[in-house]
Amino acid sequence: QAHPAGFNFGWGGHHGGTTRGMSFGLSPQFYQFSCPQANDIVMSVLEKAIAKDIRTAASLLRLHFHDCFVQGCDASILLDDSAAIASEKNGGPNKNSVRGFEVIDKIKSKLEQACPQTVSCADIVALAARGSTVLSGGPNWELPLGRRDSKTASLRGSNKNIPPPNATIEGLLTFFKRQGLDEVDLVALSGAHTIGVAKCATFKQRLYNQNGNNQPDENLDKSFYFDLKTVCPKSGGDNKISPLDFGSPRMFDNTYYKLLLRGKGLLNSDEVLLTGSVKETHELVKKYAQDESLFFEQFALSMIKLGNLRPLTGFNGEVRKNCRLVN
Ligand code: HEM
Ligand SMILES: [Ca+2]
Ligand SMILES: [Ca+2]
Repeated sequence: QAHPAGFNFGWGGHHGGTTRGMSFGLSPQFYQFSCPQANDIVMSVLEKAIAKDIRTAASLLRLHFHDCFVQGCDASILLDDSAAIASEKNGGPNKNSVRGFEVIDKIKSKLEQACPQTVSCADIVALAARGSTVLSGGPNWELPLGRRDSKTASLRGSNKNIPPPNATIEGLLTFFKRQGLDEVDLVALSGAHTIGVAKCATFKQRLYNQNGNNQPDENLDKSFYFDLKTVCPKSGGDNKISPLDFGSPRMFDNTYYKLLLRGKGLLNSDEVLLTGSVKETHELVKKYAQDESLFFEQFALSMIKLGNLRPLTGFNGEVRKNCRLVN
């Protein structure tokens, strides 16, 4: 289908505007007429998938982040390897780590039955991230829609643009600012670590050799440190997992920030929000630890910003029939 599915675009093509000059924005009503049941279908698949495996909620939330930080929110992360595509799934931050592709496939196939070639894979990923947040007890928000799917992927981008778990606060801010996100977005979006897990390999350095001196990170709470060593030995065990928020690993709440204040954040990238050299992020951690509704409000705002990163709209990109393949 040649035309974008939405209705409320200043559809200004007849007034001599170029595609580039036209105002194809995202809009929460994008599928209002073309597929009004889109979100209901997403939610019903999510409910079943999350009931079967609670971690699915966390994995889908992370999938949206890893999509949007590489070429924007265009479902580039969903493309499999092929002659023309070097899949982002093989990027360092994604390989054996990013999950949830089968759930996206399931949603896509139901949507193709209900509204053929209408709902993009990029919008499905965004809807799944919001739905996962809501079903975990987190905030809801009006989600702008109308993203289209890329015909390309960037393996290089997936290796270059996604911050590593041992990043310093300056490093994290550099990665976020490159995407147009700021300190407030960094601290609020890191709150996604209120659900889900991380592998031993991603926090091992903190336990055994934080500064190249064979010593643990001195900011780690001692009893938490001893607990982590039992899951994550100095040698081996790289794939063993530990919750990012052991206080309430399945619940989207502000416990993540409360644990940070007690030296019980799992990743270095979590810890440095409170103890790094940027004062502003310390204050934000304290605020969100104290006031869950303030965290929820800011998380929703920052998720909208994340979801608006360089979308393909209008006649750019396509609506894939199969999220793993270009049409
Ligand atoms: C600030 C920089 C960030 C870093 C360095 C980071 C790093 C990581 C790492 C290393 C893991 C564990 C992966 C594994 O062991 O396989 C993880 C998991 C996770 N991340 Fe982040 N992350 C960041 C920001 C975010 C953002 C912005 C979101 C979403 C808005 C997010 C959502 C998640 C979730 C939900 C999980 C758990 C996934 C699961 O259980 O499958 N992270 N993150
Ligand atoms: Ca992308
Ligand atoms: Ca939690």
